Amino acid sequence: MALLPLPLLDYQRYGRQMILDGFGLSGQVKLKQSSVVVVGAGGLGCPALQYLAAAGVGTIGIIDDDIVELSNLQRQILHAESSLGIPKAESAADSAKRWALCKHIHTLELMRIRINSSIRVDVIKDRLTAQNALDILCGYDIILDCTDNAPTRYLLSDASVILKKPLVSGAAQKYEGQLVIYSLGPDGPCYRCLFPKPPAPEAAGTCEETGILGVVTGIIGNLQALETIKLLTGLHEMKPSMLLFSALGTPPFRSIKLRSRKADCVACGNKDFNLSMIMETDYVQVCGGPRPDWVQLGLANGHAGHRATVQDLKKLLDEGQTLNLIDVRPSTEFGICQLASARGVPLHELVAKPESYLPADRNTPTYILCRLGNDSQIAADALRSSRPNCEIRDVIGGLRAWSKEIDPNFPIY
Ligand SMILES: Nc1ncnc2c1ncn2[C@@H]1O[C@H](COP(=O)(O)OP(=O)(O)OP(=O)(O)O)[C@@H](O)[C@H]1O
Ligand SMILES: [Zn+2]
Repeated sequence: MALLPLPLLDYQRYGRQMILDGFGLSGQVKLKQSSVVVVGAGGLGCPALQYLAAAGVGTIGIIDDDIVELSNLQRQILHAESSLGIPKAESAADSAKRWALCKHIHTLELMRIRINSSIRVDVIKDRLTAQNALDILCGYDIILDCTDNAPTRYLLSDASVILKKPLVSGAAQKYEGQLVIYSLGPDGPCYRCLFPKPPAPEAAGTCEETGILGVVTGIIGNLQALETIKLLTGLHEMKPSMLLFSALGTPPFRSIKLRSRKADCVACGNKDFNLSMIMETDYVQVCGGPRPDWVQLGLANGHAGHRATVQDLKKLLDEGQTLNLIDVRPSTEFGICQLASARGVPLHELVAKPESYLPADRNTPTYILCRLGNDSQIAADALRSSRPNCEIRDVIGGLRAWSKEIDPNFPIY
């Protein structure tokens, strides 16, 4: 028998996909010879990595500079309780090479089995920046954007234009997700063609702020793996489109055809767009600077004297002082946990009619709480404009600080 193009056991391992029309032995060989890089080993990266590894993509790079936290485990399924505190790139790589929890048939003992020890996984525990992006990404055939912030999205798009590599980009928030392949073929648009202007920093919420259903990232991350496998094996139609997913929509999926790249796009429409330009661009500045630090903002606006610490609030509550204590979190969050004496008034309701939430007695102080101490400053500002010269204070650090510094039994979420 002539030399086989794949190791003997790979025929058994990948047989179920190799018998598919259009995939075949050549598809498997292509996967084995391919390399992809997954930027972000979080909610999207984990499911994408798991299927890429299982399908036999020969080389997988994993880039992430963060560590695993308890709040990640709800959706970042390659990380385990045992990986809390360790770098995500390391934890994901470990799982990609040995990720299945299997029942041992004789002893019913749970054991971890290394199911794809044959692939190569590069662990990159650095943050991807304009300085290192091209060097790191150039060694891979396809880039997966599994990150969660606008600066990195622009950076990855620019890098994919320069390197002429497809960028399989996923995004997910709340109950919704989006999937696009940028720089697809010679005419496919880049991220800047679709979104020439970055969002205002305050408009771009993180999962921590807006919430995310874990399975939504699972759906989009799996689709990223699927599109990547189609590209690598030649199964892709190569027509650019945007897939929109809404878990609560009927139907849940919609696909929009995308135009070719824009002739006047600053990145893909400019043949001089090159390495030196990307190095000069500060992506954080392009996206409007770092997200505002509301604590500093409050001080800058001269409200330093109008703020309270959680210790101040605790003292007043212990003394039994009459207090107008308002919690401005959304009602769903207020329903999760709340201080006994606080009344819940969502921020948008308070800002719409601040005068309705001020106490009848002008001498009763008003204290405003929220989750992290940001929204409470907006609320306090609105109340102060409605009734100046009254005691109106926002609580610095919000309920997160209350839990940390006053009552460890108050839930953090
Ligand atoms: N420029 C970057 N370089 C490397 N990793 C990045 C970069 N930008 C984002 N990431 C990573 O992408 C991942 C995004 O995943 P996801 O949004 O699910 O995670 P998260 O940041 O842990 O979420 P949360 O907002 O709940 O804390 C994160 O692990 C983050 O560290
Ligand atoms: Zn473009």
